[in-house]
Amino acid sequence: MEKIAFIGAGAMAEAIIKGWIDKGCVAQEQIYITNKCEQERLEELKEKYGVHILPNKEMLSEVDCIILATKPKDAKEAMASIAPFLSSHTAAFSVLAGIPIATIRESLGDRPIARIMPNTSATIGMSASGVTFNALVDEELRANCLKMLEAIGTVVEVEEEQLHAVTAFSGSGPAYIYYLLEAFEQVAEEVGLQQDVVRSLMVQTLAGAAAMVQTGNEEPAVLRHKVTSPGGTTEAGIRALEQHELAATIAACVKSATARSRELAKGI
Ligand SMILES: NC(=O)C1=CN([C@@H]2O[C@H](COP(=O)(O)OP(=O)(O)OC[C@H]3O[C@@H](n4cnc5c(N)ncnc54)[C@H](OP(=O)(O)O)[C@@H]3O)[C@@H](O)[C@H]2O)C=CC1
Ligand SMILES: O=C(O)[C@@H]1CCC=N1
Repeated sequence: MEKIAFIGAGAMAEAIIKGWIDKGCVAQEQIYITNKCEQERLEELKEKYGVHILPNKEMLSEVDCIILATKPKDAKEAMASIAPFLSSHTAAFSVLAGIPIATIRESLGDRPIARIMPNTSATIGMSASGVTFNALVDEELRANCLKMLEAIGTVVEVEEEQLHAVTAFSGSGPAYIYYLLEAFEQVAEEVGLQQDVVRSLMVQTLAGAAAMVQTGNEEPAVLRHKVTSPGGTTEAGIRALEQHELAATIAACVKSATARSRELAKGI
C-alpha cells in the first residue's frame, strides 16, 4: 500500500498515525491528511509527524486506501465530497462507530471496505481493535490490513454485527478505565493519601492485574479469590461493590454503549 489518506484528522486519526509511524509500519511520506476546515490542525499534524496535507481532492485518485475518520454524523457529507475522486480500486477503511458497510458502499460505490474499531491506545501500540471486511477485500488486502492493525496493538476479526459490542467494550473501553482511575483519585484524600500517590499505585495495580490475566494461567475469578482473605480488607471492599451493584452497572454501561452504536447507524 503506497498512499493512505485520512478523511478526518482528529483524535483517532492521530492515534493511528502516531502508532504506525513509531512502529515503522507505515512511513510518514505515505500518509495524507484532510479535514473539514481546521487548517491549523492539519499543520499541527504535519509538523508533529511529517505527514502530507492532502493538496486537493483530485489527488485522492492516486491513493490506495482512504481511512474514514470523521465523527459518524459528518460521515455522509464527507463521503459525498470525496466519492467522485476515488478510483475504483481504492480501498475504504472506516473507523466510524456504528456506520455499516452497506452505508459506506451506498456513498462510495462497490470497492473493498474494512470496518475497523480501534481505540486511542493505538498511540502507544496498545490498541485492542476489531475488524470486519466486505467480500471485495481479497486475501492480500486482508493480510495487509491485519498487519497494519497488529502494528497498533491486538486485533480480532468479527462479524459486522458484533462490531457494535466491540465498540462498546474496547472502542470506548479506555474511557471507562480512565473514569475508574479518576474515581480512585477522587477518594484518595478521604482515606489519607495524596492523589498522585494513588495514581501511581493504581496505574501499576491495573497494569499488574492485566498482565496476570494476560499470562492465561488463571481465571480472573481465581486470581480474585487469591487476593481475598476471609474476613479481610478485600472482602469488605468487594462487599461494598456488590452492595452498590457494580456488575449490574457495568452491564448497563456496555449495553447502553452497544445500543448507541446501533443508533449511530440510523442517525447518519
Ligand atoms: N476517539 C476515539 O476514542 C475513537 C473514535 N472512533 C471513531 O473515530 C471517528 C473519529 O473520532 P475522533 O477522532 O474522536 O473525532 P474528532 O472530532 O477528534 O475528529 C473528527 C475529524 O473529522 C473531520 N471532519 C468533519 N467533517 C468532515 C468532512 N466533511 N470532511 C473531512 N473531514 C471532516 C474534522 O475536521 P474539522 O476539525 O475541520 O471539522 C476532524 O478532523 C469517529 O467516527 C469515532 O466513532 C473509533 C474508535 C475510538
Ligand atoms: O464515543 C464514541 O462514539 C467513539 C467510538 C468509540 C470511542 N469513541
